[in-house]
Amino acid sequence: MLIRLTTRYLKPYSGLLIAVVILQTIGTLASLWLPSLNAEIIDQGVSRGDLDQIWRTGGIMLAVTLIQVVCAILAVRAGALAAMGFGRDVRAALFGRVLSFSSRELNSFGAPSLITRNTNDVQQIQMLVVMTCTMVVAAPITMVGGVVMALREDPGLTLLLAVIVPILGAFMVLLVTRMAPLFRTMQTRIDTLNRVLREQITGIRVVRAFTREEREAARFDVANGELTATTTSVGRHMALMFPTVMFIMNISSVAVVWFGGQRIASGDLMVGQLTAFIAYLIQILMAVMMASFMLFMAPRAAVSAERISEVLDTESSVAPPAQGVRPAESLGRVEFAGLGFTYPGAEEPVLHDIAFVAEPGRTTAIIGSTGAGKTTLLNLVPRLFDATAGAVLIDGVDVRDYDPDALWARIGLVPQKPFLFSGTVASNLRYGKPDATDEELWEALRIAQAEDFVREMAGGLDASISQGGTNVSGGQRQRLSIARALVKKPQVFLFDDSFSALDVATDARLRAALGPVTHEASVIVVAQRVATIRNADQIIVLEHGRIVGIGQHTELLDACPTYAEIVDSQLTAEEAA
Ligand SMILES: Nc1ncnc2c1ncn2[C@@H]1O[C@H](COP(=O)(O)OP(=O)(O)OP(=O)(O)O)[C@@H](O)[C@H]1O
Repeated sequence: MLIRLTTRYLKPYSGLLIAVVILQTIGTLASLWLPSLNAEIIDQGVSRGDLDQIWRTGGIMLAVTLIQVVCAILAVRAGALAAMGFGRDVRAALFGRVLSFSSRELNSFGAPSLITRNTNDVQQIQMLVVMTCTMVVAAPITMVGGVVMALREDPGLTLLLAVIVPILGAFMVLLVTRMAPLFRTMQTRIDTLNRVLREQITGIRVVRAFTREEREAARFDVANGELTATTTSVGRHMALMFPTVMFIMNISSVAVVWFGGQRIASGDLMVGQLTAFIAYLIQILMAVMMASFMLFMAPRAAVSAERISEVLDTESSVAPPAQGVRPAESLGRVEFAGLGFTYPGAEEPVLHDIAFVAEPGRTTAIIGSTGAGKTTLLNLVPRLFDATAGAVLIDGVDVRDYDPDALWARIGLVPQKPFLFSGTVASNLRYGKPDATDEELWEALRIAQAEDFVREMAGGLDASISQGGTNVSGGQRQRLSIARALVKKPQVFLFDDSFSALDVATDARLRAALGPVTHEASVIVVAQRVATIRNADQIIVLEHGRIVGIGQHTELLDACPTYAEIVDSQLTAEEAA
């Protein structure tokens, strides 16, 4: 997964990666040369008092260092550019994929997990790419080159490396294998923490109203504690890593000085050569450590890559057709043809054999007890889900055959839970028609009975709206959301219980104002209140996902006991009031 993902998304940056390889090679070769030059200064310059040689070799060392520094800076820059670009592209791909998801996929991943995947998981791989760019060339060249240079200085001492490197390598591999499963747990626990936190922040008012702060704090503590435990465990392994590596390095240096000292005494080795040998030893061990460090980052990035690929490889269950239909003419006639729907994983269908037509210029109301399937029915029109039996047709074309943009352009949906984006009143109203004029916006607000309160808001159309529209009341949010659908001027209006937060008088005024603007569109209204729908041209009565009555108010009163019962219960309530 990791390799597939990185090769695919790093392809556009291959030029930068080649530059990294070249620069790293030059830089690493330069740093491998330095200890040897240093040895020459000590053995030939210092010991013989040859000042010229010291200046000459010192000058070469300075130039080599400069080359090494410049190469390192450029390599890190190129690597960072490639890694950041990679991160941006993966995030964009993930976001694009999530946008195409239907409610089914969104529910199955869950918003918090999708957010973690798009941020933290991408970052893990990005870090690995940065590390790889820094180390992938340098580590092997240093290891091989270091051994060659060390052999040049003293083949006998080089045998020590055959003992030290495997010890360090084995230790690092052991550590990495123990840490890999911890990383998997860590990503899931970050997901859980995000989920709990998000739920608590969104539901803070309910938490307060039910004085459940302590219980929620305890729930957060559990999630927080679990993440802390895993992270601490990772930290403990890391804490073990550095001192152990330093210990191995220092012991090795002592061994080299011990054996090297004896060889100097016997005249087989010079002081400068020993210094160079120690420098090579440290370079090699550092390379082994860095390579293992990469090994240790790789499992975490692999877990993240799996999580990202899972999203990227998930096909939306409402995939657009290969050749989407874009009919030139549009009337907005909506036909439900023998429609059935079962939620994923559910045993029973929530809609059975729904058949009726919503004609343009007419209002079709859907009423029924809660859980009867009204929202589900509306959601099948804009393909938030796809029907599992039968079809929804707009102007005779199955919604599944439409080009998605053409389909959505025809539909103005006002959801049951109206959602506004952070921005201004105007930016929210222009959501479906970016080029709408201010006059169009005011007209929509007038019809939606929102003109008065928007005029009173500081800034009017430019008044700010906070995320989710939490700085306006529930009823105001509903009206703004209705105005947003009106600005779009669609052929099919879907109002999902959109008048529920309005008082009876506002509800009546809004419906009266809607009449003239929706006379050419089909209007499908889901409502709980009989008063909202009693004048509809056609009322559909739903019960347990089945149509139990179709007709106008007076017809249904006689013909449909369920409808009569609903009317009866509401009238009694109103009369009682
Ligand atoms: N995402 C979902 N997954 C599984 N079942 C669901 C899902 N959404 C709704 N349901 C079930 O489908 C049935 C119909 O729900 P729906 O929201 O369509 O009812 P409704 O008539 O709009 O209710 P209300 O008037 O309360 O809004 C309910 O029994 C509900 O439990």
